[in-house]
Amino acid sequence: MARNIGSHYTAHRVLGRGSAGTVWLGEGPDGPVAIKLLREDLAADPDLAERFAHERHALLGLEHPHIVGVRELLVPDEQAGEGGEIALVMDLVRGPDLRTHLARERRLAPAEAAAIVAGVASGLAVAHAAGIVHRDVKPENILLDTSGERPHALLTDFGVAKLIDEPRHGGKSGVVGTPDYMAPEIVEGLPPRASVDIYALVTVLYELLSGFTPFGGGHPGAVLRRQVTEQVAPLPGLPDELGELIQQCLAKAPASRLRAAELASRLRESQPALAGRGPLDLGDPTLEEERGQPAEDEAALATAASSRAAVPLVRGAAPDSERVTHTRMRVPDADELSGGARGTARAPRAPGQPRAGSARNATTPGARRRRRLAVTVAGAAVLAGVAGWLLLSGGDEGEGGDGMGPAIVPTVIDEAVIDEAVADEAVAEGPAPAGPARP
Ligand SMILES: Nc1ncnc2c1ncn2[C@@H]1O[C@H](COP(=O)(O)OP(=O)(O)OP(=O)(O)O)[C@@H](O)[C@H]1O
Repeated sequence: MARNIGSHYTAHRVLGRGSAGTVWLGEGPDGPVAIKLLREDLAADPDLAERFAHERHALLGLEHPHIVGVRELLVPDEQAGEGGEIALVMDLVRGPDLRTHLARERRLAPAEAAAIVAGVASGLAVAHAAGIVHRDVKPENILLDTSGERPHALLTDFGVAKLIDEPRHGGKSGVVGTPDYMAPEIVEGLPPRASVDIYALVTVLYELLSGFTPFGGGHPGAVLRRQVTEQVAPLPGLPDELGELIQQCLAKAPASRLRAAELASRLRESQPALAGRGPLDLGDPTLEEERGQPAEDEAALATAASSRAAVPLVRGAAPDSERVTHTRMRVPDADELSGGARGTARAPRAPGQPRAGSARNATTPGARRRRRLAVTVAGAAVLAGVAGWLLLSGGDEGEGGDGMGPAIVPTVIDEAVIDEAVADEAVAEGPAPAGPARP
C-alpha cells in the first residue's frame, strides 16, 4: 500500500530490506526514486536524527557516476507533524546488487570484476577527497544498473553505517562493519581511514574473482583474527599485475595500500591483459553440489549468497530487519586478540591437521551449511560470551545499552548445533599454511 514520505514523496512497494531499514520504490516530483526508511527504533533516536541532519551536506553533496545519489534527507524535525521517520531519498538503480549478481554467476571473468571495482574505486576517490570514508564496502552495497548495454556499478549507503553506529553517550569505541571485509587496523582499534575502504573493495574484487573472501568462514571472531594474522592466498591463473595489486591492497599496513584513484586507473589499465579470459578455474566440488540445485528466484539467490559470504553479528531485530550484515563489537585488547585468557581458548593442533571450526574446512555441503547456520545464529546469540571480546549491540555502552533495539535475533536453533560451533570455533587458529586459495 502506498504511503507518503515527507510532503513530496510516495513509497509504493518494498524493494529490499537491510539491517538499518527498508528500501522502497517511490515517486517524487522528478519521477521514480528509491527511499530508504530507517527502522523505527533507529529513527526514534534523537541523537541519530541529529547526526543525519548534521551530515546532510556531505551526504547530499556526494555526486559521481559510480555513487548512488542521495536527493533528499528527511529527518523528523522537518516533517512537521508527520511522525519520526528518517528517510533517504536516492536515485533509483534498476538492477540487482552485486551480491545477487555474484550468486548467479558464482565467479566473474577478471575483466568484468576489474571493471566493476574500477568504477567503485573512482567513486571512492571522490568521496575520500571530500573526507568521507564509506566504512561498509561490500557486494550488498554495490548496485548494478543493468538498464544500459553493460552493467554499471554504483556504491550506495555512504556514511550510513558510520552514522548509525557511532558510539554515543561517551561509550567505548565501537567497530562497525562486516568481518569478511574489515581491515586489520579496524580490528586493532585504529580509527578507520580511507585505506579501510580500499581493503574492503579489493576483498570484494578477490571475492568476485574466486567466489569467496580471503579470510571468510567460521565464527566472526575467527574471521577477524585471520584479518590480522594471516596472509592472503594468491589466486592462481591471474596475470601477475592483478595478483600483485590484490596483495598490495590487502596489505596489513594501511600505508602500503593503493589510493582509490590509483586503484581505479591500475584496474582500467589492466583491461587489455584481462580481455577474453574466462572466470578462474579454481574448482570447488562443494559449491558445485550446492549449485546443482537450481536457484530459481533472486531472493533465493541473494539468501544463499549472503549466507555464504559474510559472517554477521546482528544488531537489531526490529521488524524491518531480515538481513543481517552489521557487526558491532568492542575493540579487543592485545591479550584477547592473541587468544589469551579472555579470548578464544587455544588448543594444540598437530601439523597438517585442519583448522577446526572454519567453514573452509567442512568437507560436505551439509556440514558447511550447518556450520554457516551455526555461526550466523551463534554469532548473533551465543558466542559473544565464548569469544569473550565480541560484544553484541549495545553491550559496549554499559548496562543501559544503546537504545537501538535488541541485539539478538530471535532465532530458534538446535542447541547441539550451537554447541558444535562453540566447540569448533573456540579452538585456536595458528597462521594458515601457505598454499592454494581455498573457500
Ligand atoms: N537506490 C536503490 N535503488 C534500487 N534498489 C535499491 C537501492 N538501494 C537499495 N536497494 C535495494 O534494497 C535492498 C536493501 O538495501 P539496504 O541498503 O537497506 O540493505 P543492504 O545494504 O542490503 O544491507 P545492510 O544495510 O544491512 O548492509 C538492496 O539489496 C537493493 O536491492
